[in-house]
Parts: sequence; structure tokens; C-alpha cells
Amino acid sequence: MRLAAENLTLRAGGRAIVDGVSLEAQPGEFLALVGPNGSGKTTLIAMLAGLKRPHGGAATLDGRSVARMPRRDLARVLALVEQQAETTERLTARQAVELGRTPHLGALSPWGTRDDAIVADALEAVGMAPFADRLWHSLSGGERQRLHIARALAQEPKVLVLDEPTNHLDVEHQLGLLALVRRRGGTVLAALHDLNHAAMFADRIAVMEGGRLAAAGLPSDVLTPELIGAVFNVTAAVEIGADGRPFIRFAPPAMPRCDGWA
Ligand SMILES: Nc1ncnc2c1ncn2[C@@H]1O[C@H](COP(=O)(O)OP(=O)(O)OP(=O)(O)O)[C@@H](O)[C@H]1O
Repeated sequence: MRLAAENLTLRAGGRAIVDGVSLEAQPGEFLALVGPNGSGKTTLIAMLAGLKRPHGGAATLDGRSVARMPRRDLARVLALVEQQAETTERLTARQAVELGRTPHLGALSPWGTRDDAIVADALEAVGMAPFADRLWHSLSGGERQRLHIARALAQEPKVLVLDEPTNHLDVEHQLGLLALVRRRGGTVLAALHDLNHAAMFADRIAVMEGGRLAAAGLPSDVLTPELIGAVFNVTAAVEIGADGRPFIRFAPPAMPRCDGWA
């Protein structure tokens, strides 16, 4: 499915925090959303996933307004993994993942063996099968994050929207998760802070700056030293690998001298 922002605007605190943004993730495309803190990524994602209503423009799924879709219809096709999703319920890891099946259940489609299999596969995919019976509150931040991803996978969405999905994860699980999401197919929109992750896994990258879209295109076209310097205020060298994807090496910022430091 095609997920699109059409001139999306959202105002808060007396200013536009997302300001006329248009972009789209084509069916099967992995679109990475990058940008400095406060540039509007989470707000844009919240509108695209139907959590926030825009003040202007529209978020659409295959041309259909996300804001006007019944929640259940939306949840059958789009799964969101939020940046800071927590639960206070006394759930086991497996029960947390089972929640992903909710939009597909009903009087005529009760829980069945297929649902069990989907949940087991999702736990396996994120390496959490051995933790299935553990209580949520006993799990580490990274383990909980992997369960959020598993819950989204169990939803069997056509569109996966991820806000900083690699937060809390060690490097093996960061790379494993992004590879899994890419391998799985379907449309993916992922806000990522690590520009090298965006460069490695995304088909295209959209760059937010001050609520606006600063650039969008192929990783090698977007992630230039000039753009990285202008938007992120850091010095970087960019090499293009044999696979045509950029690799970014950042220069440490000049450190002010501080009395007492060696
Ligand atoms: N309800 C609100 N009232 C006022 N300002 C808000 C409100 N919600 C968000 N903002 C501001 O809007 C801006 C965009 O926030 P948003 O969370 O979308 O940014 P982000 O790019 O996801 O940031 P980060 O990388 O830090 O997660 C920030 O400056 C934030 O402080």
C-alpha cells in the first residue's frame, strides 16, 4: 500500500511544528525519515498513523484519508511502533504480542491456531521466543522494544510505521531488526536517528528540518556532506560503497578546553 503525506500541517504552541509536508512511501518501499531533535518526525508519523488529526492537508493510504478510516480497518493494514509505548498491564511477553491480533479477531473470526502460529513466528523473528512467558515488567528496555516490534509484526500490516525502532537495542539487534523489516517486505516508514542505518537499509530518505521537508531521495543523493552539515550541524565525510550506498564518517566537534581536564 502507498502511504502519503499530502501537504500535512500541524500547529502547536503557536507555531506549525509540521508545516506543509508532502512525501510518500510507495508499496514495498522502505522510506527512512531523518532529522534533528524536534524537527517534527514523531508528529508527522502520528498524523500518518492516524493518531493525530492534521490542521491542514491529509494523510492517505492508497488515496484514502487515514483520519476518516475506522480504527479497526486502519489497524488491519497499518501497524505503528511508537517511540515511548509502555503498558502497566500485568502481561506476559506472549500476551503483549497477542494484542497485535486484536484487529483481526471478531465474532466470526475467533482466536485460532493460525493466530497462535503468527504470534509464535513474531516472537521468534525478534529473538524473544525464550522469553514468551516472562512478565512485561521483568523485561529490559531492549527486550520490551523487541516485543513492540513483534506485536506490530503479528498485526500482519501492509504498512509498518516505526518511530525510532532501534532505541534501546544493542548493535546486533539494531541491525537484525532493520534487516528483518526490510526482508519482510511491505511498505515501511521508519524515523531513524542513525544516518548510517538509514543509508544501509532505506530505499529513499526524507529529511525533516524545522517542521519542513528539507530533502528526499536516494540515500546517495540525500546524504551529502553539505546536507548533513546544513541540517545536522556536524562535519562529515561520505564514502560511496560498492553497493552504491553512502557510508558516513563523522568528525568529532572541536572540544572547548576545560580546566581540570587532562
Ligand atoms: N503539544 C505541543 N505543544 C507545543 N510544542 C510541541 C507539542 N508537541 C510537540 N511540540 C514540539 O514540536 C516539535 C516537533 O516535535 P517532534 O516530537 O515531532 O520532533 P521529532 O523530530 O520527533 O524529535 P526527536 O528527534 O527529539 O524525537 C518539537 O520542538 C516539540 O517540542
